[in-house]
Amino acid sequence: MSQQETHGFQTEVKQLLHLMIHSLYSNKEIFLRELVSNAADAADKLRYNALTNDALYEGDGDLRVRISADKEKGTVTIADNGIGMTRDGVIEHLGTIAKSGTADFFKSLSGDESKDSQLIGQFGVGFYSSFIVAKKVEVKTRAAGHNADEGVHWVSEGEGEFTVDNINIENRGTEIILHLRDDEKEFADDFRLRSIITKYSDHISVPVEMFEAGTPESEGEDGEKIPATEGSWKSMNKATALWTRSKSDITDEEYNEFYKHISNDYADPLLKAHNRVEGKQEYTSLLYIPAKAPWDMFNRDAKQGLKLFVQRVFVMDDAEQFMPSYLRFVKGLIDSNDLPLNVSREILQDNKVTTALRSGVTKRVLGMLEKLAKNDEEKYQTFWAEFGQVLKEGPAEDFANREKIAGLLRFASTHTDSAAPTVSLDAYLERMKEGQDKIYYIVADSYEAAANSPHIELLRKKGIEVLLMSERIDEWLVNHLTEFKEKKLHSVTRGDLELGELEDKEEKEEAEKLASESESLVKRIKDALGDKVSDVKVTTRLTDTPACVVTGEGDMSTQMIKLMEAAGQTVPESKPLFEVNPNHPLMTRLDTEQDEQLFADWSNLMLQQAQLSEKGSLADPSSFIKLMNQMLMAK
Ligand SMILES: Nc1ncnc2c1ncn2[C@@H]1O[C@H](COP(=O)(O)OP(=O)(O)OP(=O)(O)O)[C@@H](O)[C@H]1O
Repeated sequence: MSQQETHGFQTEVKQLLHLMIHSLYSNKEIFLRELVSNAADAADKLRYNALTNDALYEGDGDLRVRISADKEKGTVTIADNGIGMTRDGVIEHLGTIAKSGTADFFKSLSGDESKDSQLIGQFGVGFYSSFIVAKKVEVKTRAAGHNADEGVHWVSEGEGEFTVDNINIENRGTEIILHLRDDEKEFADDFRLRSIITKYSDHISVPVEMFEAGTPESEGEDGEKIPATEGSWKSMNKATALWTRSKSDITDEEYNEFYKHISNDYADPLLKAHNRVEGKQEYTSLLYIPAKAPWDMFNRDAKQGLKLFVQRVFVMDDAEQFMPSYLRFVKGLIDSNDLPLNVSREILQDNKVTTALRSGVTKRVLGMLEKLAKNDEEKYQTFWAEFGQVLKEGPAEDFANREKIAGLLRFASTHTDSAAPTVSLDAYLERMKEGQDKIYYIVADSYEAAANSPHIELLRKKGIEVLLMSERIDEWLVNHLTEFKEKKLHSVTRGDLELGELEDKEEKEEAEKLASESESLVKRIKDALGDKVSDVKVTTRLTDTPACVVTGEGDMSTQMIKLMEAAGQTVPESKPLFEVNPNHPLMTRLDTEQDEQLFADWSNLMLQQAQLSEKGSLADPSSFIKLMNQMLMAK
């Protein structure tokens, strides 16, 4: 009895199909890569499941993918004898997109086809890429270990819905039949298919086969009979796991194709590292750094981690235990000889081998980045632009490698006076002035706010470099990265500037003199401001600005307060330290103000100005404006 049902595609699938057909036309042949990739994955999954249940092989353990075409009918068929799918599996997998954040991804598309096609490439279109060339797609599949009458027939024309029906299928596995669009019939050409498959399948670890026709009996040159040969399936690829081959035998193209197979990316990777490790732990790792950040790098539920193999058998995707979160952009695989084949995610969690492997591959990635930074600064900059923000999570997450990670960071700085983050901490150390024992930095809302901050006036004048930080993650970073190569990182908006030996004797004496001369002014301001400030001091850092606020040594920095407020947390109230610059004409004028009410108004105005400049906003902007207007109108 027919059990035909019609289902609608998930909204995102409809969007994907529409976009894909319109934007991937210049890269049509990728459908073969996707389908062969899925077929190879299905073989991997079967092999893994059969470890504990040999019966799944149903007497046929020679896993392979077969590709054939029928020119007359205009069809291409990709058939595997892998794990197959049940009816529920088919409905679940071939009608929805399981990636989290998919809806947001579609919202972020611009409508500009060329831009969107790049994004779609990163997103990975998978099975749905069939519709780039096919006007109708049929899937016939039967899951391993199920009866022949549990086969499923899925059909769709890619326009909003698909049908599923039950059919009889003798052999387990999946067959995908593409009915090519009239203008895509070239893909049913044997020669064309062969050339694409050779290109896309060399790295695949199961044989990808095409049928080679037999030859009829013929006569040789000397009249002898050459017997007829039968046609047979011939493997088009080497069909050995790429990472088990020796590096010198693997071409860049093969490495790149393999990357695309495991990453969903259509572009070549930026870097790769392939290593076999022997000794206490035996494993092979093949790691790649993509050229572009994935669309879901900041999506907390996004899948991350490496593909895990144990003794060449695929065990799981997205084994996140092998890569720290700040390196979540790394793609690749690890093949261990020491883990048990039946390893589960739970076992991986808490396992000595995992810890050793994780530490090994982490070092490998950091080493690879160090090498790139040293040898090719320009390429390193492209890496930094894509992944710098994520790497900045490193010092907080990975204490042991903190210094190594710190060496990889890049910042904007007063030395280059450009927003481009090109300055490393090592370069900063090299440029340090004699007697300087701190790395000065400022964190602000934007590069401009940092570069123009009054807090760095004096340092600028003295030619002391200040790192200008303005990414959201920066405050978090400097909270965990307090020193580099024994030099402390010091915020210029916090406590004392602590110039140490950078201040010469004369300057010190002058500062002390100024402070003592200004004692009465400072006291008057303090009285006028009352409990709005924690203290008032003569500044150690201003030259062109009348006043600024700084954060007390033990207090939370302005940027941290902002981060916490943005996250909806209540922040303990802390009062600013108000620093005044008695040399500034406004302060000189204030000093001579006899009217105490006016003096208090001026002091309040200065304080609010300083707070505005530090925080970019005020708790009560209207009363600030009112006060300012009142002062402007005063004669
Ligand atoms: N040949 C096949 N055999 C068995 N299952 C398959 C096959 N092709 C697809 N599937 C199932 O359909 C799912 C969806 O495939 P699709 O190619 O769309 O995405 P994916 O492979 O999961 O993800 P991605 O393409 O992003 O790696 C697969 O995860 C798998 O469960």
